[in-house]
Amino acid sequence: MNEQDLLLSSALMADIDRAAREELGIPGVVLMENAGRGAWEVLRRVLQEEGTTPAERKTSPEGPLVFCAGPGNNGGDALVMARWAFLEEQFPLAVVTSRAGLGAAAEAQWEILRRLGLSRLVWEEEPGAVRELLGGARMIVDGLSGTGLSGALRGSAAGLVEAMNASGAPIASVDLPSGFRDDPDPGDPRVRADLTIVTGYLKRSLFTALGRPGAGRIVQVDPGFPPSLVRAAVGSGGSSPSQVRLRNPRDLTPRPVPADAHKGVRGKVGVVGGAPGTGGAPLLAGLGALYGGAGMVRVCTGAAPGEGWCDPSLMVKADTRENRTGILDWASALVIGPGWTDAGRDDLRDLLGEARQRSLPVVLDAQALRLLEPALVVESPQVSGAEKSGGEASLILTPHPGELAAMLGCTPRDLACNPWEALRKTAEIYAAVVVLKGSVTCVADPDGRISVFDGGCPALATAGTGDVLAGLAGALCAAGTEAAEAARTAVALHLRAGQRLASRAGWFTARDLARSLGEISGGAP
Ligand SMILES: NC(=O)C1=CN([C@@H]2O[C@H](COP(=O)(O)OP(=O)(O)OC[C@H]3O[C@@H](n4cnc5c(N)ncnc54)[C@H](O)[C@@H]3O)[C@@H](O)[C@H]2O)[C@@H](O)CC1
Ligand SMILES: [K+]
Repeated sequence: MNEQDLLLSSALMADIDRAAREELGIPGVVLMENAGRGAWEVLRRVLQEEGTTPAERKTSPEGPLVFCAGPGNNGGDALVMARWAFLEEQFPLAVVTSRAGLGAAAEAQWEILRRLGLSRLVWEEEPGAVRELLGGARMIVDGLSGTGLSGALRGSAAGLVEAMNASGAPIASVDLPSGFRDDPDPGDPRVRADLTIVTGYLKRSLFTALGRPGAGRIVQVDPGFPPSLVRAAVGSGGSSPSQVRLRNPRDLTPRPVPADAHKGVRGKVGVVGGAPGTGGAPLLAGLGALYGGAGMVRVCTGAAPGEGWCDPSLMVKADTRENRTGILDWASALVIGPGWTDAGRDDLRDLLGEARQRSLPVVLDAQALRLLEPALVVESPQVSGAEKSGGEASLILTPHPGELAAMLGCTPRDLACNPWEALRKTAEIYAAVVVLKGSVTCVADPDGRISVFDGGCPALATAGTGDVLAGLAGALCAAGTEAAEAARTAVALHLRAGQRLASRAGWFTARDLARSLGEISGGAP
């Protein structure tokens, strides 16, 4: 499937589904058959070839596959899966529906199963029997709702979701874990899946901080949507502005460094940050820059001499006016903010203004983000110049959800539910590349495109790893990589370094991470 890395809203996916049927004349039953059969093949592989269930849930190897079908086409997909499972004659299976009955398309699928000799349980009529069935399932297939859900799941479907989650059996959701929607509320009833078999394009709600933990492993199948439809829909904006794409961290690598490079060619990174008690942060940013490939790193720190000292390769100076000017004149990229707890808005205004007068790419992190306001960027001469010439932004912001929420006057919870518009807006307001850090990390360009990096690595959730990321982004900018590409590459390398180190060493510290980064960035085998 082409364009399979695009992340769409459910609303846009539903538009494409409609256009495939109504404009191109592809019968819905054909799409449903393709989707259901493809999804069954994925599930069979999971059940048999890999010999594992998707998660460490209690599974009953001899138990049935229990297909829970809602009234819409999502239920229809699940019933097509049930038919293909039935035809293989080696899986005991059961079907659960609700009293409200099935819509026409799902009903047609159920009718085939009925004639094949299957019976079904109705949730509202026999809740005890359904709970027992779910508890003894080898796998539950969740087809209660997909892109057609409007509002939070209501009524008896919410109760069935609760029973599925409580069963302890592994759950494979069709298209979306039921209950997922574009604008969710954290309290919504929703299935917690171990495997999500997406029919067609990936949905954005799977890759939010709220959604991702409940989606499990994500696999895509292609029901046969022509890619021209999705291109037209995304190109026209449709009901979901801005392009959001899933990126594979392995596709992003730093620029090769020529064999005869000297340390000046590899880039000079200046870091300004630190205060008494938070002296480690700017040094970790410095290490991130060094292990990310920078030739030289200078740190201007407000911390006490020697505080947080971690590597003699770093050139560390006190944060005085003279040293700030020195670093501005020397560096090829600047990182401002790690541990900068004593700084005020004037400090940031002056530094940012001077850096941008010198056309230095700037990474703002941590305390610098707390001090940032749009006027500081808009006043800055380089931004207006870049805007006039249509040039690239050379400002990178690296907030975590708390920092971005404070910048926007919303809550981290809002961002966890639906970060897309907030990210796009922030990138536009600040004419900056915005990196929203988390178990899923998103990088927004000022032009509205968003790159998403999946692959949560809990070991990365430790003090100082964000400082290392900021330093790394600075190093890539200092080596001449354009800001958006530098930010995306930094996120990719950082994630890969964390995953590699976690697989070898388990938990680690930010300093260990910087070293692992050196292996990944420097191309060690
Ligand atoms: N053309 C097709 O037949 C295709 C359908 N597909 C599947 O179809 C799904 C979309 O199907 P639909 O648009 O029929 O809708 P869904 O099956 O996603 O779910 C909506 C159904 O749930 C009910 N519902 C809506 N809001 C509710 C609420 N708040 N509480 C309780 N019940 C609610 C409605 O009765 C509706 O029928 C996709 O997610 C995908 O699984 C895809 O597989 C591709 C092809
Ligand atoms: K579902």
